[in-house]
Amino acid sequence: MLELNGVTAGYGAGLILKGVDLSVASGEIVCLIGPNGAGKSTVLKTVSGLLRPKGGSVTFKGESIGRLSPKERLTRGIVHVPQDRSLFPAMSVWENVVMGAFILSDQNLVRQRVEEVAEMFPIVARRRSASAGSLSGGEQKQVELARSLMLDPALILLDEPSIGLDPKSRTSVFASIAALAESGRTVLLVEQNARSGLAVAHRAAVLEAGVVALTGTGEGLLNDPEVARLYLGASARSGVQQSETLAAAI
Ligand SMILES: Nc1ncnc2c1ncn2[C@@H]1O[C@H](COP(=O)(O)OP(=O)(O)OP(=O)(O)O)[C@@H](O)[C@H]1O
Repeated sequence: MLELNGVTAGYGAGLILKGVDLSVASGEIVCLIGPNGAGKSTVLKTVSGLLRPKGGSVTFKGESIGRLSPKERLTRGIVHVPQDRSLFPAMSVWENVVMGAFILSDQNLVRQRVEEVAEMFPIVARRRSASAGSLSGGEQKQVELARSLMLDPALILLDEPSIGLDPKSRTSVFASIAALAESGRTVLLVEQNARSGLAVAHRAAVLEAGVVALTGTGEGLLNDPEVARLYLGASARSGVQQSETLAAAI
């Protein structure tokens, strides 16, 4: 579905991405991990169009999209959920979710979508009239995820969805990410909480200094001693211990 080949990008004269190769197949959750400043968020920006690549190619469903605007990419089914809180705090939960369909003119379709989204994210109906700013961080993240579905996207780019959340909210967010994939979406996830990110991912990649240094299955990287040492804060486990790690991480 998504293919990055030799992508270079940066914010000024220098390059942050120095030739990123990455592929994401339809229906997959792919998690990008790596040290601070490696360029993980920058990869997402080159896919959603917030940043134009300087070189290489970004291909989505066979079409080269590297020069398209963010809106053009949105209409093709790519939605970006940024790291920072992005709800309009004074607006209601329901209004925030409806805002996710701002490019749709068919109001019947918008109503139908918001009802569907509220079924998947019950908080949208339960707290529909509450101002978004009055929700906890975890609840706001659920509403952001709900809003991201309003255009029925094929590919959801999630930038550190668990950042700043307590363990219970983190668990809910990762369960929602798994549910997104089960509902047929494709997810490219950036996650500092590498253990949980890898546990929920079908495949994963380690980004170091602007290049993909390692790829594998989520489970494979969770069990990789070097990844464990650098990113999981513990040694790799095996056998029964590994299964326990996966269960605990989710
Ligand atoms: N808008 C910007 N203008 C200039 N430099 C930027 C901008 N955004 C990011 N950078 C720089 O690009 C580099 C990579 O940033 P990026 O956010 O992609 O890394 P990251 O791997 O997602 O890091 P983290 O895990 O800390 O979020 C950093 O050195 C950062 O300071």
